[in-house]
Amino acid sequence: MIQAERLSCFYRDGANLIKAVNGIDLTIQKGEWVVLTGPNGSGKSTLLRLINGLLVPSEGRLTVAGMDLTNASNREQVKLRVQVVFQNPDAQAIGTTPQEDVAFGLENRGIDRAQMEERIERALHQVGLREKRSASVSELSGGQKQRLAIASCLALEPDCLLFDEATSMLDPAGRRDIYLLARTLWRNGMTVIWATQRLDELLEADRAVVMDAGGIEYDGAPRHLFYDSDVPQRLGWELPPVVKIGCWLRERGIPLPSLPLREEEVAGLLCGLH
Ligand SMILES: Nc1ncnc2c1ncn2[C@@H]1O[C@H](COP(=O)(O)OP(=O)(O)OP(=O)(O)O)[C@@H](O)[C@H]1O
Repeated sequence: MIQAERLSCFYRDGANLIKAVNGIDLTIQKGEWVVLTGPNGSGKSTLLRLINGLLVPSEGRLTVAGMDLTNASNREQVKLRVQVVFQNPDAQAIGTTPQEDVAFGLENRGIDRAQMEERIERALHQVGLREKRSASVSELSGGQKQRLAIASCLALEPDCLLFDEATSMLDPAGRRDIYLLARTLWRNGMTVIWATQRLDELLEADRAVVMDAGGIEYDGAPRHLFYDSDVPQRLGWELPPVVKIGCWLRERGIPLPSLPLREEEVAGLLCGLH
């Protein structure tokens, strides 16, 4: 569904050319859950903004659902089909109430009144905010504001959601809540790119894409990333505790059916060791 070939995006800063995304190849299939990570400034946000048509490729090719994003009218269509949830819960709401906020995006797209009502109702229900539809946005918690941002995206009926470190400003409960909501949307058929700095969120994914300095350093299974590649060391990652335990067991030659990524796998191993 998303295909990048030798894709680049450059920013000009005075005399400097910043190669924010530099010649990457990437294919993401419809219905995938892909975790995107990498250090600050590695190009994650730029890549997401390219994929949803907010930025124009400087070089290379990018297609979304077969539409070439170097073409301006295709970018307008893709902006509807691919929606982004940004980092800051306070910077995304425009309306004073949740229903007004969701309505705003629909009005902008010329959706008629009857359909609008239906979509607002459905989107707020999907994120569990139906009871809050007339509340003041300023009274919502950070997590509820992110739910509202998701509802505004869902009302536009996208088939792909991009989360750009969407939980980094939330408390642990809010973070987990939004993460689980995103997982539910994905299980129901949404294509999701989940950009995060949290390594524990990589452990639950089937596919991890790691960016560094505008390039893709790794694209594949998290198990291989943590146990068999030199990426964690090169990027100076503190390994998640589960992986440290796996490494420790492996170094001591303890036979393992598979190297653990989740707590329950470690628990299973410990039971097997008795
Ligand atoms: N509008 C801009 N103008 C000039 N340079 C920019 C602009 N936006 C981003 N950059 C630069 O492009 C590079 C990639 O930035 P980008 O925000 O895509 O990375 P990121 O991985 O999302 O970082 P972070 O994790 O900090 O959000 C960085 O060097 C950044 O300073």
